[in-house]
Amino acid sequence: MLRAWSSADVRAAEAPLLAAGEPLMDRAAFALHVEVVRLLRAHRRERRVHGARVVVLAGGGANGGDALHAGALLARRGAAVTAVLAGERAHAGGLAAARAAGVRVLGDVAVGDAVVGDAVGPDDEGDEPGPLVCDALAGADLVLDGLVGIGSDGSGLRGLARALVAAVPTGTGGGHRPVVVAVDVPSGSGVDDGRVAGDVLRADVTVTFGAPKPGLLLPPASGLAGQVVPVDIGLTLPAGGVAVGRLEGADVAALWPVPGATSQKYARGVLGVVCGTTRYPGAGVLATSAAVLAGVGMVRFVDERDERDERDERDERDERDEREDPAAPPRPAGPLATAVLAARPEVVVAGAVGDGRVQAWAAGSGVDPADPARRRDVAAVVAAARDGVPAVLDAGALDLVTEGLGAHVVLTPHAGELARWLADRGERVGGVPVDRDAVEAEPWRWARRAHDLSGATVLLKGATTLVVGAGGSTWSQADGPAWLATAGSGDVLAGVVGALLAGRAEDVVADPALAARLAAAAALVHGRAAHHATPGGPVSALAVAHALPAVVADLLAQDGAPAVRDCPA
Ligand SMILES: NC(=O)C1=CN([C@@H]2O[C@H](COP(=O)(O)OP(=O)(O)OC[C@H]3O[C@@H](n4cnc5c(N)ncnc54)[C@H](O)[C@@H]3O)[C@@H](O)[C@H]2O)[C@@H](O)CC1
Ligand SMILES: Nc1ncnc2c1ncn2[C@@H]1O[C@H](COP(=O)(O)OP(=O)(O)O)[C@@H](O)[C@H]1O
Ligand SMILES: [K+]
Repeated sequence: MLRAWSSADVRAAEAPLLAAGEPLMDRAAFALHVEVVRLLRAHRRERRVHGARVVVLAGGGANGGDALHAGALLARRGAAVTAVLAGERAHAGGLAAARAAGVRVLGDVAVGDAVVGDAVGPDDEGDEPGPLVCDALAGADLVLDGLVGIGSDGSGLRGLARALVAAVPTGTGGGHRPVVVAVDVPSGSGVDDGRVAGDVLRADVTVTFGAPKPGLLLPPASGLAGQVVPVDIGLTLPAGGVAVGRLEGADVAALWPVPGATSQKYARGVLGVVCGTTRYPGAGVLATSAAVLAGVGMVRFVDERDERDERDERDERDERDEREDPAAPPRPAGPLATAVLAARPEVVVAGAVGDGRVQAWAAGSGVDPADPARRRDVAAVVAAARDGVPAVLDAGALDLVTEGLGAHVVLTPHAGELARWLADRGERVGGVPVDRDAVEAEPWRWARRAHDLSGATVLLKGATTLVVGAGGSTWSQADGPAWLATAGSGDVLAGVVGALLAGRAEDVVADPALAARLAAAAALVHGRAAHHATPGGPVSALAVAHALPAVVADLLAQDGAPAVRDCPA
């Protein structure tokens, strides 16, 4: 599991060690230079550090200090290192080490009484990098972004730092682009909230010290961090202080409900499904297929009834009442259930919500809010969820969700659906109703707001899927390829979440915070199933569902889990 702690927690953990004189910056810089060495060897044709051209962008704080010390170590290994000082001051120790190691220093920074280096910008040009800086960047094999770390307030880079970021070649049009390594965090990104205000240098790798910071896991900033390499510098972080987590394979294996020798299908969990309509049966097929293939004990699929069906049922019930005959004849499957059965013959069809017991519900995928009969079924599921039955509510169920649900209920909106839901409840930003752009700019903020308003666990879908559950516990999963953005893949995710809620229903009722971990686990498996179905290429939603058994089997095998174990529920 990857865990991110807030910058305040990291600073608090650093403080006693710094006071005791522990060489934290030396540890950070050494690990940073080791990662740079690895990258230079991997990316340079010459496969070595000697002769590599490295540019260190150094701000005036300790983040710049880390970068300068790492630059010094690289220079001592034969790299041609240029440091560009972007702050009004420079980290004295880092600068001294860099100069002693032969790093070329460019900057107008006063250190003590002295002005060091060359002018960054041409005279009177303010914050423009000068030709020496631009030449160094144009020829760089690798750029170290040490402009600002956890000292940033996330409101965007200022001054020369901003201009330097804009001057790094981006490789557009097939041109040269250096490898970019962010020091601790991509400079200027929202360290604690994942916001991105203004230009931030996109990193290939972020080497982060003590612990990952939340912004490395939270979109949109997480999309600029590249691969996150945490470095242990000896901090002891507070056990309960995790701000954001990311599940890995072993965590998911430990959460997955696995049948034991004495398990039977009912005890393993029955999932009731109210997804799809006669007009749009696909969502019914996909959600049901996913639940079955994710390993649920049984699916009870609620068929769609129109008003004529309901009239016939009423008449038939009245006739039975007159005859005092309690046994209802089995009703033939309608067109929707027929389509679902054709894909998944193992499904049991129910005539209505409440016909037969279930441990959890999945409802709303592929249900049109304008369809009155199907909406009644969805409303019945929402009522059951309100009464304490674990449920995943998707798409056409979301607008029936009001406040006062518990975290045992998982909502699965995408950004547009979440924006609509929030706007309908009067949520505004900058004086206007929350829209999709606002949610995409601050997804964590709005997912938390939806959790606060509804009480439910909120799984916000996207390239990175965020899950906010009981107590605001947050999970960030980025496991799927962009190919997963395909019609129907959300229906598959709803089926997987439903399967997990059904399989661990008793545990979820006892501890609703578990629902967020299960939802995050579902997102991981869903993403991996897309990779597995077509490595590197297009994937259909049904193919994602069909890949689920193999992905789950792989996870359980890697966990070293026994082939059979008792179901935790
Ligand atoms: N204290 C230590 O010994 C350690 C610190 N560490 C490093 O220290 C960093 C934190 O250092 P600091 O607290 O000095 O803060 P930073 O270095 O992150 O930021 C402060 C500097 O950035 C400038 N700055 C702030 N906002 C800016 C903006 N919007 N645009 C342009 N410049 C801006 C400030 O003027 C100041 O010069 C961590 O991120 C980490 O890299 C690590 O080396 C671990 C040990
Ligand atoms: N760029 C992306 N990269 C990876 N996964 C994505 C990306 N965009 C969307 N997804 C995932 O694809 C799924 C799309 O779901 P959704 O928007 O509900 O589609 P539909 O309604 O067609 O089923 C979600 O699981 C989401 O997290
Ligand atoms: K940085």
